[in-house]
Amino acid sequence: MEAQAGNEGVSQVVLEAVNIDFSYDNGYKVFENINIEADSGKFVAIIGPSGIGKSTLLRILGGFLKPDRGEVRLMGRVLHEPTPEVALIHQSIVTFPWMTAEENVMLSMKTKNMDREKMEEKAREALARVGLEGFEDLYPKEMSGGMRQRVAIARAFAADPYIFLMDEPFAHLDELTAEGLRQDIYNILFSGETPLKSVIMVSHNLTEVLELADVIYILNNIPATVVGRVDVNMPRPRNPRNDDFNANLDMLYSYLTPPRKRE
Ligand SMILES: Nc1ncnc2c1ncn2[C@@H]1O[C@H](COP(=O)(O)OP(=O)(O)OP(=O)(O)O)[C@@H](O)[C@H]1O
Repeated sequence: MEAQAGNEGVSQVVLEAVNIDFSYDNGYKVFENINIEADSGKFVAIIGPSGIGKSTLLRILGGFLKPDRGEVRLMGRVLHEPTPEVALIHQSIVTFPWMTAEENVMLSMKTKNMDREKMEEKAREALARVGLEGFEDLYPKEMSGGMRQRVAIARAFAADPYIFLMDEPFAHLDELTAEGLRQDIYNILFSGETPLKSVIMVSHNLTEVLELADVIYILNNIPATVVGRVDVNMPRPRNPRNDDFNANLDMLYSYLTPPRKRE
């Protein structure tokens, strides 16, 4: 399916979870009736207490786990299996130490039947997009953690996905590096120069979530469901030191009570 250019301003659902129930094979029921929607142009965050099922939900949204009930739809089509149109970016920064930045990015195009020259060109483009122009030939050991995470993001971009699913993308970075990448990431993701339409991020860090998200879904209880949805309308860039920001932060904390087992 082609990206629909010229659709700005028209809200379009990119990825949605509809009435999802899910249990692991050991019988542990993680979700009951989860409904989540990621619209075009929106940065969506999912928060919830530790162990509530955030990573599990991302794996369901990516087609890696099959729900017991309900379905995931990508641009209106039911998603039955992983597809390059949905890119999952893990919290542990995955780069291969024996490959340069460019070769690491080219990995995501290997299945696309593209000639090597075209792959190299696309890889360089993707690296430039994340601020790594001129660093194409570096090996991971020659890069900082922030640079490696940028390589992982460039690799995801190079597959031309419609949506990124990011699992704690800043978790393994020191705070200064994370702050730098956070400040860049919204503009990188929504530059409008790629087919990328939306992002869903899982994070423990509520300040980070409020800095980035347009929409926040809160999961809680066992089995988990969506206990709240918050639309964040603060202008960008957002300043964690201002009063409005702190009022929103307090409201988010109030949702994160210890999970209760449902009847
Ligand atoms: N393969 C598995 N088999 C059985 N149970 C699992 C499996 N993977 C995860 N779980 C359980 O499912 C629940 C949800 O796990 P998940 O990792 O999705 O939570 P999370 O909200 O991402 O956690 P955290 O915030 O600590 O990263 C947890 O209780 C976990 O122990």
